[in-house]
Amino acid sequence: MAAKTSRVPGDETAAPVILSNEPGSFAWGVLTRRHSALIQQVRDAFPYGRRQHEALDALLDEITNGVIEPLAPGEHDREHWADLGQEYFGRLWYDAPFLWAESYFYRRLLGAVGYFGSGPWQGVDPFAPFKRAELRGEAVEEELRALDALANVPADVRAAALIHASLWGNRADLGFRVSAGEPAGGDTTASELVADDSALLWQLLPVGGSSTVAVVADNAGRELIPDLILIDHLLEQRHADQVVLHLKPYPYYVSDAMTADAVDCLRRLTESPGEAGAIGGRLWKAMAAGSLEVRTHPFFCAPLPYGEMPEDLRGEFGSATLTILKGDLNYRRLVGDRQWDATEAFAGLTAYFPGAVAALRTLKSDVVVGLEQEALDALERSGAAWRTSGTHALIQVRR
Ligand SMILES: O=P(O)(O)OC[C@@]1(O)O[C@H](CO)[C@@H](O)[C@@H]1O
Repeated sequence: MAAKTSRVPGDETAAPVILSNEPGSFAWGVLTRRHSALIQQVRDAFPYGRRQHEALDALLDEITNGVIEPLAPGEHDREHWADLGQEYFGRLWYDAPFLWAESYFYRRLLGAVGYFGSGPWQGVDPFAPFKRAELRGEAVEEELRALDALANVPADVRAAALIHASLWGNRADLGFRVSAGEPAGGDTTASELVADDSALLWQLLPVGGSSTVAVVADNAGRELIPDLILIDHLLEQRHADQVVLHLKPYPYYVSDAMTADAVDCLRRLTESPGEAGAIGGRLWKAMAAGSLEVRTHPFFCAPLPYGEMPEDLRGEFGSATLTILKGDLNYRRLVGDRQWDATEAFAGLTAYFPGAVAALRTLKSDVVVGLEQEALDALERSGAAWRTSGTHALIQVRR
């Protein structure tokens, strides 16, 4: 295992940044297949006008045959994106860092459908129909019903069940379902934890410890519902006095949660019978009382590692007892979207983070660190696509 030295992602000794230009690689598949499929899905989900169809055609053509174009003059964040990656304009999409290319793709998709414009499609979330369908689906219904069985179990058993629900909820990521042949979440059999620091997580949040917990959300719907249920448990069992839920300021990576999605999830809970309804009611009150707060920050949609977070967020996470980062993308940004050796120490790579941090993530991209050599060898021997198929997950904590 690599030495436990502190390494800020981005330093010159860091592993190479992941690009998407290796045919057959996971990143290449996202850019070649997932993004074009997504353009089609969004196009089919709305009665867009000619202008949007033409803009979507142009975007599809650009990502397939063209080079990366800057935002048009007059776009509110043209300068911002030029600062973030002027050097990639004019290059093939595949040759930009994977993290940057994906992020910029979502920004361009929103632009194409008029999300940021001043017209009638301003603020219309192109992913809302998919999120809505998921929230109303049978899977969520079943998961909410199953909560009744947890109502009277001992707190530690409930805690373990709820943290796993929040963790595996990350597998149900709508972006992940865009490409055919990828698991849809909840239906794989080889599910396994490749690292489990959950004992340390609970140690950091002793009952009655007046803790503040920051939860950086990932996907809406089937992921955010169990996240909210876990948050209720933290507050109800006094593992935390206050929880701040950080959400995306605009649509991102298909199903990422914004304030509107959190409201939809809370409403879904409050309208449910039994334990789910009780949890929803408590969370609704917690919002009014301030023990649960929601916040957004533009950094959550930036193509940057957390090592480059702005001062205000640094202060925010630094004052929390624990920051819980949900999901694959947050993990890539936490440790750096690089070709790390999987045995590189998690503690070393996250030493820059301003306070204790926990990653709860199913594995849906190549990046993984903090594994024991023996476990890694066994995974590699299995021949399965364990890094990218969402069949495996991890809970990693750095105090
Ligand atoms: O952050 P999330 O929702 O867990 O995952 C985001 C994700 O689906 O998007 C990328 C591909 O587009 C992958 O890195 C990752 O699997």
